[in-house]
Amino acid sequence: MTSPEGFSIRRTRKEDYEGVLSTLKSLTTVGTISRSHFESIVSYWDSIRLLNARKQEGGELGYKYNNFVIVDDHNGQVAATGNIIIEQKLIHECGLVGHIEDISVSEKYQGKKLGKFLIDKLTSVGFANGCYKIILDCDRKNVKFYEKCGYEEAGVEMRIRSNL
Ligand SMILES: CC(=O)SCCNC(=O)CCNC(=O)[C@H](O)C(C)(C)COP(=O)(O)OP(=O)(O)OC[C@H]1O[C@@H](n2cnc3c(N)ncnc32)[C@H](O)[C@@H]1OP(=O)(O)O
Repeated sequence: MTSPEGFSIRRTRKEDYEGVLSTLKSLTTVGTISRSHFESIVSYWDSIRLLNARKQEGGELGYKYNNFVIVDDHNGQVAATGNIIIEQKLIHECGLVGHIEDISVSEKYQGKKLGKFLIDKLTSVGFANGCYKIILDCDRKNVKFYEKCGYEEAGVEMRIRSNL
């Protein structure tokens, strides 16, 4: 998979603190997160390996948390970010399911095919790690976007929110 001209994609690093937090503002309220808290979460994401991760799976494979950034090579800015979390199940012969979460393209970079590139990348990471399916929740307004990324509507989202 080749990156769009002038952009690169990689796992999120501690140095992406400002870029990731400002990019996520296109998605929702982020709140106040200190640099050290962000860095400890990145370390946590990097520390949790899949149960059956093989030693030879270096690089991008073998992680439960797969938060990626797309970076603008011209100025080093984070243009997009998103995660695929890989769940170890018992059903389907101890299968793996990928959950795509927190997809966000910075406003100034929207409409340049970066969102699709990010979803294609996260999807390929999920399948390369052995997921038998990949799922996500989204607003109705984003259904067409995900259909263009090869996803189809399935099931109904239910939720309950904490009162705290
Ligand atoms: C699981 C989750 O996290 S859901 C949350 C998704 N995130 C958000 O809603 C945050 C705010 N929005 C964004 O970050 C972005 O606009 C995204 C992620 C929805 C789309 O990313 P972009 O980079 O702008 O889209 P991209 O340029 O890759 O579009 C790919 C195709 O989808 C289409 N598309 C993109 N968004 C939409 C939309 N909302 N409705 C219909 N079509 C769309 C584009 O027109 C393009 O079509 P084409 O290939 O025929 O030209």
